[in-house]
Amino acid sequence: QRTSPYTDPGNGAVPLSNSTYDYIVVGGGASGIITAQRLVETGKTVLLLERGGPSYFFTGGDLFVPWNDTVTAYEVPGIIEWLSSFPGMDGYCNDTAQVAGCILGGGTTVNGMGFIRPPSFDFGEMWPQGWQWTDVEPSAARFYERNPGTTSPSADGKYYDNAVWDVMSKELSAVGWKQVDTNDEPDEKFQIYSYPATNVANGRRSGPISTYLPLAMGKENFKLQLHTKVIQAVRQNSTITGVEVEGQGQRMIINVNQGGKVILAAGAMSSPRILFNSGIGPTEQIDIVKSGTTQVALPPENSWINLPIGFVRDHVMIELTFNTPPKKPSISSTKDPAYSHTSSGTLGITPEGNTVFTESPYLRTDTDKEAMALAIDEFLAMSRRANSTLQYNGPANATGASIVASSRLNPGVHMTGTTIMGTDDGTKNGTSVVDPNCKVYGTDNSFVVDAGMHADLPTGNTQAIVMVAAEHAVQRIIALDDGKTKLTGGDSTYRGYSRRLRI
Ligand SMILES: Cc1cc2nc3c(=O)[nH]c(=O)nc-3n(C[C@H](O)[C@H](O)[C@H](O)COP(=O)(O)OP(=O)(O)OC[C@H]3O[C@@H](n4cnc5c(N)ncnc54)[C@H](O)[C@@H]3O)c2cc1C
Repeated sequence: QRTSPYTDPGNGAVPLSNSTYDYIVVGGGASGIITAQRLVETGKTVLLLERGGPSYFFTGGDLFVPWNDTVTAYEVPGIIEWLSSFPGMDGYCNDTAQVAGCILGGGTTVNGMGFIRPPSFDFGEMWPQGWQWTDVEPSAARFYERNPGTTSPSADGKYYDNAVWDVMSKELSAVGWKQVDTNDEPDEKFQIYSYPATNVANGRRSGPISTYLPLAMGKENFKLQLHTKVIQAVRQNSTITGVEVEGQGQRMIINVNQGGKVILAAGAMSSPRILFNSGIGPTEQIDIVKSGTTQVALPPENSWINLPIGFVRDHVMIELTFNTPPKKPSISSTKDPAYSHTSSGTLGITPEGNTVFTESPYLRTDTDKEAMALAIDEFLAMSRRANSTLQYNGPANATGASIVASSRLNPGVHMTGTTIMGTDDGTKNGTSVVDPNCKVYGTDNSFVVDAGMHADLPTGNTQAIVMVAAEHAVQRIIALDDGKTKLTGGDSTYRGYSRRLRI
């Protein structure tokens, strides 16, 4: 046993693991699995720590469907509508500001499987140099080669339960919208419709568990440790020496080798907690940890790193229901027309260690409200045409603006930006938490590779862009170590205007 540099006050010494690693990746979700697998390819030793348990059958998951004991509920695409209430379900986090997956695969194990390839312009001016589409495109190609997604998910190529498509494709086409395949033409975004692209392969939920993890499993330089929650990065000033973990009620410290790196991939709702617990973030949040009940032993106050962690964006959805008389059932169409480009909120931590929205990110600005209202107006106009088969299930005189004003705002569950990337160093009064190599400002060797580091909210759902970005990020991190590829980023030409102005 050895004591941590700042031993838990109440608990005495925290035992030290005998094993050390070149890379410790925290979180076996969308980004973490891809990051870990690519690092394994370098031959260095990699530990992937996941707080949740196994999920898909081949990983040891046993949440079986009633009719088959080699298939889990997570893997059956048709179960998605009631997955959250599936008996025995424990795949969701219980301590995050917004719903997230806390199980091997993270969000990709519990999400709606919508797979929207990012258009080239999603890597636009908000992203720094090194992250423009021309830079990212090869990484995207590598990812799609393994994990393409599909607009034709059934094994026999047929479409089933197609009522919504049958009605809506006619309606949309009648008002001039164009049918495309969003998987083939991701840049087509204006007045288009597509068979829904999903992350399904061979009739089952796909994702990095099946497209990346098997390539690392069994390799001598790779270890996956489940049921292990990382509490904090242990550090001496700016150098991270390892991580403190909790598993089966016990805490332990696992160190990185000399020159090793800790990569946080715990998701936009959880990586901030690990950083707050490591004495990194706004002082106000670290103070909450200090006086809280989680028994986290913070580093000495004079080595706290003040960073603007907690900016957060998400899409917002307003549900519009249309009937299709004389036939029922009605069509319930959830609309996410607003890019939510200008709305943002803030994320913090409670004394009990839960992440919370200290300011809601949803539809905060007049610009976003107007964008949402305009999009709803377009749908209302479509349904009010003489030949339309749609009937809006609400007041006859409803307008986009009146619906926006009176509707419940549903989260997109596409949270990004809590550890946002940029060139304006947050320790020097800038707004960014990680640099273009995903390194946390003020530290030598801690990184964030997950939805939190995204410099912008994408135009579509997040999982595809999150995995494309993870592919890109890990190459940049590898380049820092092998010295072969010179991938620099972040020069002064980046037009990184202050995000603070947009809150
Ligand atoms: C219910 C739901 C529905 C969604 N639907 C869609 C959809 O249809 N289409 C789409 O594109 N996107 C969807 N998303 C969003 C998408 O899944 C996420 O954007 C994506 O998974 C984020 O990836 P990530 O790598 O940032 O984090 P995650 O995938 O969340 O992975 C984080 C991982 O870290 C682990 N972890 C957290 N804290 C710790 C810790 N302290 N120690 C160790 N491990 C830790 C978690 O258990 C998890 O496995 C949905 C998300 C949810 C939750």
